[in-house]
Amino acid sequence: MDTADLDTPRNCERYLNWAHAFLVVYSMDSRQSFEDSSSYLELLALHAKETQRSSPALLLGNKLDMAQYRQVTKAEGAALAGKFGCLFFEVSACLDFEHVQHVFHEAVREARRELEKTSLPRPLFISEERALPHQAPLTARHGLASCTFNTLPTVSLKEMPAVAQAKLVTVKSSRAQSKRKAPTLTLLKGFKIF
Ligand SMILES: Nc1nc2c(ncn2[C@@H]2O[C@H](COP(=O)(O)OP(=O)(O)OP(=O)(O)O)[C@@H](O)[C@H]2O)c(=O)[nH]1
Repeated sequence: MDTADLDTPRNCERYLNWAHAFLVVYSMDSRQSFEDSSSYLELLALHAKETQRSSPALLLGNKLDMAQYRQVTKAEGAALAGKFGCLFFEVSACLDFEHVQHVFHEAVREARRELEKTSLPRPLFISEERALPHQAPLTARHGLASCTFNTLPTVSLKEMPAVAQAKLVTVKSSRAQSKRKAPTLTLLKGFKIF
């Protein structure tokens, strides 16, 4: 959200609905910017309450290289972050690239955690592993009235791995299975390959 010279939030609707995470940044050498950052955190909290959809926010005290001119203590930053339940970091955007990078990684992790919490059940994919003998037929278990798998005589459904652990899913046809060295990859329409 580029607030470009706005001290208080205005016309933020589209950002609020679009973003998966927010970095709220103040200058530690400016009490005014610290107070402004508080009103942005209020706005995010209000939006989350109204929409029942919360996106993580991280509070950053910037200009750590100017710490000798600080007007906001680290404890005050941490307390504000604690009030809104967000992570807090003090950084120097101009001097410490790695720390800033770490903060961005944290933001992505937080966004992923939030998405995983609220995500729908993950889609199923077809595995070539044999169904266990005691399992009911697929059609009965999943209500698939008429479904024919020509190349996979025994199939079972598995949950897709979460994106974080996802690996390439390969699907062999039964023909390829029988000729061990035959080409093995058969892509089925609608499959997601990570
Ligand atoms: N010393 C120091 N100066 C910084 C740091 N980060 C940004 N600045 C300076 O602070 C000033 C404002 O930086 P911007 O990135 O324009 O900040 P902004 O909040 O987006 O400002 P607006 O575009 O006016 O809203 C610039 O002069 C930057 O060079 C930092 O970590 N340390």
